[in-house]
Amino acid sequence: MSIVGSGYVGTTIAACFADVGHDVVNVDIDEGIVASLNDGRPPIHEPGLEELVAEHAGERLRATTDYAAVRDTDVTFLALPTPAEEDGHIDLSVMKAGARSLGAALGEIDGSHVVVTKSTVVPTTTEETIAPIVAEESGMTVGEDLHVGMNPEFLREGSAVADFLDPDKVVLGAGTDRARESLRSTFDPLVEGADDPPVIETGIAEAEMIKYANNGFLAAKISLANDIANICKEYDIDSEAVLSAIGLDHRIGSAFLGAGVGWGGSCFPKDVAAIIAAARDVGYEPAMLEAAVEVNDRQPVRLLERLREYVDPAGARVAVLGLAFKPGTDDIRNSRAIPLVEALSAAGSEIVGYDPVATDNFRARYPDIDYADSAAAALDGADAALVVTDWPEFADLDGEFDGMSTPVVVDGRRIVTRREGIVYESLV
Ligand SMILES: NC(=O)c1ccc[n+]([C@@H]2O[C@H](COP(=O)([O-])OP(=O)(O)OC[C@H]3O[C@@H](n4cnc5c(N)ncnc54)[C@H](O)[C@@H]3O)[C@@H](O)[C@H]2O)c1
Ligand SMILES: O=c1ccn([C@@H]2O[C@H](COP(=O)(O)OP(=O)(O)O[C@H]3O[C@H](CO)[C@@H](O)[C@H](O)[C@H]3O)[C@@H](O)[C@H]2O)c(=O)[nH]1
Repeated sequence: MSIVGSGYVGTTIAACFADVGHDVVNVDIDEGIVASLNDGRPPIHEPGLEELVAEHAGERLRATTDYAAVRDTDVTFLALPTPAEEDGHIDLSVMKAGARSLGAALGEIDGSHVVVTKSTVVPTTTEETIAPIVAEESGMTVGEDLHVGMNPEFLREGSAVADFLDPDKVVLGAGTDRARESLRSTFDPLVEGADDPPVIETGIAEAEMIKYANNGFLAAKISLANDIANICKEYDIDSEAVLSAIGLDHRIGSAFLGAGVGWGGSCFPKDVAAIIAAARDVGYEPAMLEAAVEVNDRQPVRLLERLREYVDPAGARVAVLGLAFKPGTDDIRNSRAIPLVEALSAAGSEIVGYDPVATDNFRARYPDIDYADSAAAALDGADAALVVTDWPEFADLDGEFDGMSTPVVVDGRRIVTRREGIVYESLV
């Protein structure tokens, strides 16, 4: 099989498919990524990935910048980025470029080929945008020698390998029997090896929509937890006690009820925005998803309001603890630290950021703020601390607060342990 795109998803699934016995070729335009994979080193950090790539590179797993490699395979997965445009709409430019290159390469084969969208794309994209481009460039005919499928991916950054090898479900969207058979045989060894996950065989647009429904629901679940937690805060009720109690109802479930400064990352913000924009295009105003975004946007604002109750940010030295969008990753895309740092800068604060692993990425985007190489160093001399990411090490902070100029701690993730000697305020 071939996999076009070797980022978080492409590399992870390539290594895992190789591990369950498939011959895999990764096609990426980035020569550095290709060289790294062929050297047996993954281009991204994910637990377990290094071992898999080291084991299979040069044997069942290889990488190339040359799309011609797809001709020796019978199925190609497209794992290319699908970012959001300024107005929220999905940006399909990379997908289209990949589809053109794939089609041009396929033009020279005699038999048939199956093209599967792995990327997150709004409903109808695979059949109405991707397939026609591949068909036009290759001269193939959809449903005859060109077969199309959609296989959404649910892995999380930080646990990508484990999530892919042991999924809650596998969704196989197919346009023809040939595409369905190909998807089945691709996933057979994985499904057999894992804990027998349910396999949902469905249409292509349904598969595309399942991905947005999944992410939209999870993002909205967090926002609803935040809405409830905000009410609790106004009543001085312990929101954790409330949310953990409702999570025990099996119809609600305890996952993704973590209230705080909100959701970020490379997926939730862009995917919720894209499905809202797509829904509006077809004449539907998705009020719940819009509210989920509104609540999410408000959480950092509320965190700063809490801060202002104790400290005037103008001229204050504020430590921002946690720059990654979630613990366990150096990814800062749509991190909640971004709106906070921008608002603090606008208010005239002197900002010092700390993160166990994401500092370099944050510095590349915000070179003008200070950075510390430990939480203790960030807190030293600070007038206030904002806790933005729930890194486990922040739960252990204690004597480090003694170095603060004024010990005001505003906790956006309810992770810091309250102690004598600090003014502790939680967001929720
Ligand atoms: N990151 C996640 O946790 C995650 C999880 C599930 C689904 N998704 C979805 O999967 C898709 C891919 O996301 P990602 O995070 O792996 O992206 P990424 O940005 O990490 O990787 C994309 C790769 O594509 C390569 N590329 C760009 N243009 C190319 C071209 N024309 N031909 C070949 N290669 C090209 C880039 O060099 C890069 O290596 C997106 O639609 C995303 O929404 C991501
Ligand atoms: O109870 C919670 C859980 C998460 N978050 C925040 O939500 C965001 C997303 O977290 P998570 O879902 O763990 O990370 P991602 O790696 O972005 O994974 C999501 O996005 C991927 C890309 O689409 C999907 O494949 C995954 O299933 C989906 O969980 C982060 O900012 C978290 O801090 C909370 O605020 N409260």
